Amino acid sequence: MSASIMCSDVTKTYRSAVALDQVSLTLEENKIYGLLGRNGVGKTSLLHIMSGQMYPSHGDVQIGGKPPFEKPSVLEDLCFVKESNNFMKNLNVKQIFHIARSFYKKWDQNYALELLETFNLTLKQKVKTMSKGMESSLGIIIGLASRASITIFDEPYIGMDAAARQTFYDLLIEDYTEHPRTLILSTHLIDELSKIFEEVLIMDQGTLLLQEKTDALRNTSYYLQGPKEKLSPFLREKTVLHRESLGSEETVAVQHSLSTEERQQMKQEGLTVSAIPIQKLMIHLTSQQKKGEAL
Ligand SMILES: Nc1ncnc2c1ncn2[C@@H]1O[C@H](COP(=O)(O)OP(=O)(O)OP(=O)(O)O)[C@@H](O)[C@H]1O
Repeated sequence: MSASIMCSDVTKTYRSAVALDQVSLTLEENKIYGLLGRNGVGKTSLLHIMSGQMYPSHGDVQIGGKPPFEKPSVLEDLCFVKESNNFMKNLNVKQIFHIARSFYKKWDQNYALELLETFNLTLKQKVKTMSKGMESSLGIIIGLASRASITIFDEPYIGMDAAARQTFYDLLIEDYTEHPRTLILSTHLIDELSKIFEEVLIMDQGTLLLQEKTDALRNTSYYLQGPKEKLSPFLREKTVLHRESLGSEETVAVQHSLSTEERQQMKQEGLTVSAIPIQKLMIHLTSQQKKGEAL
């Protein structure tokens, strides 16, 4: 199966509520995508639809050029780790591994056992005796050891402490390097994960606001800081996402590439230029956007 995903004009309505409004996108295989957006903007709905687990109300979805719905050949090579309730509470880890082994065609049992040790879990442990963080770790183990060509993590780390989350990120990169696959992570912990994403998708109110390579995003969005009157000429023809004043000083978030000359001119004027962290950029982008200097 080619692990590319295509959504064309995907709309999802729940009764009268529009959760997704004509979303079109293409995800190439063997890349790491970050799906970002505020609460309730449609991320989980989109992930369910693009993985063939839920039909859209309108629009078309294809995995590897074919509709994914109710196709065992797609499902056995696709792993979806949800925020919670991934497992029946009465099962123990051994039973869950057994099911995973029979379900996922690329399941790696030795790797799963290795990960179990890393996350301090045992085969005998029942899901109902696990803390939230332990259950999340188990979800992550299944996601990684499935080695599925498309692996989706939808906020998979609830209850995990910072150290355990870091272990997850390190393992993800390490295993992806050895076994490339299409990874999609929906997350609110953007700054923790932004280094990992090759491409970022930002959603707002049921629509896809932006899909961009993370490096390109970093090269086209900046904070400019300095005295208001000195900043002002540099803001013409640039998209201003946000501005904050402190006395005569101003910090302005702009979305625009900067030429070397422009950077030098800014430096001469005593202005500072710094990168906008992706999390901040998402917040600015999903707030009201304004264009040009007249703000
Ligand atoms: N089963 C459902 N029935 C009715 N409305 C739903 C259902 N599932 C989702 N919605 C609504 O659809 C919209 C999108 O929800 P969705 O869960 O896809 O967003 P999300 O971006 O994943 O949110 P979060 O970040 O909070 O998890 C929300 O307004 C939500 O209330």
